[in-house]
Amino acid sequence: MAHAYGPAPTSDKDYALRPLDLVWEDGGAYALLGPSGCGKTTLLNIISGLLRPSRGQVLINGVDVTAEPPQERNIAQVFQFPVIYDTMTVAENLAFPLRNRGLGKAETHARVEEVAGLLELTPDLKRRASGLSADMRQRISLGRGLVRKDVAAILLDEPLTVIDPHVKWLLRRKLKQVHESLRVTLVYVTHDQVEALTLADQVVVMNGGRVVQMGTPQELFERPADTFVGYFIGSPGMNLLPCTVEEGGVVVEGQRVPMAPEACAKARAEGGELRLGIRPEFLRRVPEGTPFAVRVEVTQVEDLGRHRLATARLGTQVLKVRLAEEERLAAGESCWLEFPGQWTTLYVGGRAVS
Ligand SMILES: Nc1ncnc2c1ncn2[C@@H]1O[C@H](COP(=O)(O)OP(=O)(O)OP(=O)(O)O)[C@@H](O)[C@H]1O
Repeated sequence: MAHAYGPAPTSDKDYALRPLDLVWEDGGAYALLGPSGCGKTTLLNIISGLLRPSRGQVLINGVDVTAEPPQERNIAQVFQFPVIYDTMTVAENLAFPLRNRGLGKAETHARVEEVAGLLELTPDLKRRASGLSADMRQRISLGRGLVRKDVAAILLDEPLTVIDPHVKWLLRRKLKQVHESLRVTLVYVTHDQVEALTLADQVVVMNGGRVVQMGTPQELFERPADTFVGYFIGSPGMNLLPCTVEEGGVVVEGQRVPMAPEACAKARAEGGELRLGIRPEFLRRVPEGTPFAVRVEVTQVEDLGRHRLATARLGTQVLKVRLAEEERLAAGESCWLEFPGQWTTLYVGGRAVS
């Protein structure tokens, strides 16, 4: 499937969404994560049916729904700005999708009570919706998606943007609990990595209309398949050092770092810009003289509460290194670092080869 907004796309850049082929498992919690303009909303709107892809198909439970409008797709949507009926009570708002489908009174009542309980809306069920806080309105909006037993997925487009920062994390936790207890499929659009990594079991990282990697938060952290994932995820992101490949390893600023021979061979065969990637968390400080250790000059040490972050210079390049709280190291000193093979990745043209 792919999508171009213009009528006659000729090159890659004409596509808001480059060709992709993804499988979304029933009951999963997915986040679409990426910077502004990368195509997240376009992809979400294609899943919901608000937008028809210019190429390819959308299947839900094996049925081709490409031509079906949103109301025929058994999906619920939660937008950045909650759509709530102010003249109705909270309970009436929650019951609305069920009334629409002609569900009986007793069953409607039971579902509304259940969902209100999950979202901590029970004490407010009889209140009119006008004048409620943004986070309550968003909980109602989410509740309207959850009351229906037949929804195949709930699609959420940056639902926490208008929520106060101090209640954001509460709502995020609530959403996670709801997902764990109901196991309804969630597809959640965000540009915030913390939101994506805490909510989703699978994160779809997008950049420039492309899905660069889909994986668990752990996979994205430990095995970024692309340099974009390396620096976009993590705080700070991965160190990505220009390097060359020589017999038996990689060379950064004249210093040799061991690398699997297959990765080196692949890098040579593919050709392209080479980078050595390692996260600040995985660089290990070792005693002078340790084989393959690299000497760096520390230029800054920041105290970040539970740990410290050193900025160090390796020749002309700059590295970030996470230090344990008790590790003594100050600006102006030098130290020796090891690149553990397990956490060191070679990238060619932005893609991992090791
Ligand atoms: N209706 C449209 N017509 C033409 N181009 C569009 C339209 N909607 C989006 N685009 C373009 O498609 C690309 C992807 O946009 P999209 O809204 O999907 O990105 P996004 O990742 O959701 O960004 P944001 O977080 O800013 O909403 C952008 O380059 C955007 O300018």
